[in-house]
Amino acid sequence: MAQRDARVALRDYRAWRAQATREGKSVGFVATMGALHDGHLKLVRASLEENDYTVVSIFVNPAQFAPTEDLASYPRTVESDIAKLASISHPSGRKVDTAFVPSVKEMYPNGFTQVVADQIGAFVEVKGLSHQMEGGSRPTFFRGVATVVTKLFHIIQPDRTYFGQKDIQQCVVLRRLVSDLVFSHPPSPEHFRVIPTGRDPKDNLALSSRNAYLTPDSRKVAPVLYRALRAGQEVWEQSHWSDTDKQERIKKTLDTARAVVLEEVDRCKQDGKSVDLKLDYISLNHPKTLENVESLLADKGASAIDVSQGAILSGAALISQGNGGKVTRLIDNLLLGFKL
Ligand SMILES: Nc1ncnc2c1ncn2[C@@H]1O[C@H](COP(=O)(O)OP(=O)(O)OP(=O)(O)O)[C@@H](O)[C@H]1O
Ligand SMILES: CC(C)(CO)[C@@H](O)C(=O)[O-]
Ligand code: BAL
Repeated sequence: MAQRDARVALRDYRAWRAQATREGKSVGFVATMGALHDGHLKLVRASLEENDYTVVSIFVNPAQFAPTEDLASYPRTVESDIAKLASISHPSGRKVDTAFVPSVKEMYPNGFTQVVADQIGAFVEVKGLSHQMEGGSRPTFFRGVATVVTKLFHIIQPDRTYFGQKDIQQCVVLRRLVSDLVFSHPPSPEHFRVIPTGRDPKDNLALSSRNAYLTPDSRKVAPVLYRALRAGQEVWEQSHWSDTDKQERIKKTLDTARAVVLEEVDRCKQDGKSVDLKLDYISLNHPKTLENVESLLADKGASAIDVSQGAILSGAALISQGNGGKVTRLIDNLLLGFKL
């Protein structure tokens, strides 16, 4: 990787970035929490394709973890991450130039607590897009993400930035962030790239750093979330639906997807392997406003719903094995009738 030490300090990074600007070179940026897998590497390759320079950050951001979540045990594999980054090259010969691996002190110079009520200082919130879907179960998550990504964008000053569709709500929140806040050097919304979800080719499980928590038995169960979303998608895409069937189309799509997971929940209970699967949610949301289509239907009726712009079908499930076994949060989504 690069001619310089992969892990640059903040001050050195700023000097390097100023030089890139003077040379008129573009900088692509991939933000990660490390434990890199092929999904991350898709983002890195997309950046290498489009930019003169590529920067990857590795930072397990405490602000996006609730005190009850897995901050302490989140996989940290910096040495092998850096080796993976060094092994990738674009046909043009471009390679990752910089791995930015800051400390918590560098990112939160005035200290930090995970308890939101006790926090003092500057935090960034993206209202209206952060409380549903993942935000329903992780109410302070997007505040933590928006805060750290604001800091990272200020530091890295990317021309383009690459995020994964797997975390689709994160993409919608951050696109809105760069559109609403007038940074001196933002990646503009047009330069905010969303890369399709990388999956395990054998069963379509979305790649995720937290898949490292899965046991062999729970790994076999995990692809159920994708299968459920696909079953819902098939219903949504049936050719017979007309505009007057909106209510039934929404209900049947959600019921079908939920039933696939719930059947697997029952199967797990019966098969004696002590894999515990729980459905957190399966949700249909507007692609831009993220309004919950089912709630809108209940509150305002079918006439309030416009499916012409498509919908996001997303879900989350929790899976563990054995008493006290580590819980893995699985998330996934499919785009119904629109492209990002
Ligand atoms: N399977 C994937 N395909 C494409 N991009 C992905 C995939 N998984 C993660 N990413 C993207 O990589 C970036 C960094 O994600 P992160 O480091 O949190 O990895 P992760 O695998 O999502 O981890 P976690 O298990 O914490 O959810 C994000 O933009 C995320 O959407
Ligand atoms: C964007 C991000 C790196 C912020 O910590 C994280 O939420 C992630 O990896 O998706
Ligand atoms: N990719 C999302 C990071 C998180 O779950 O904290």
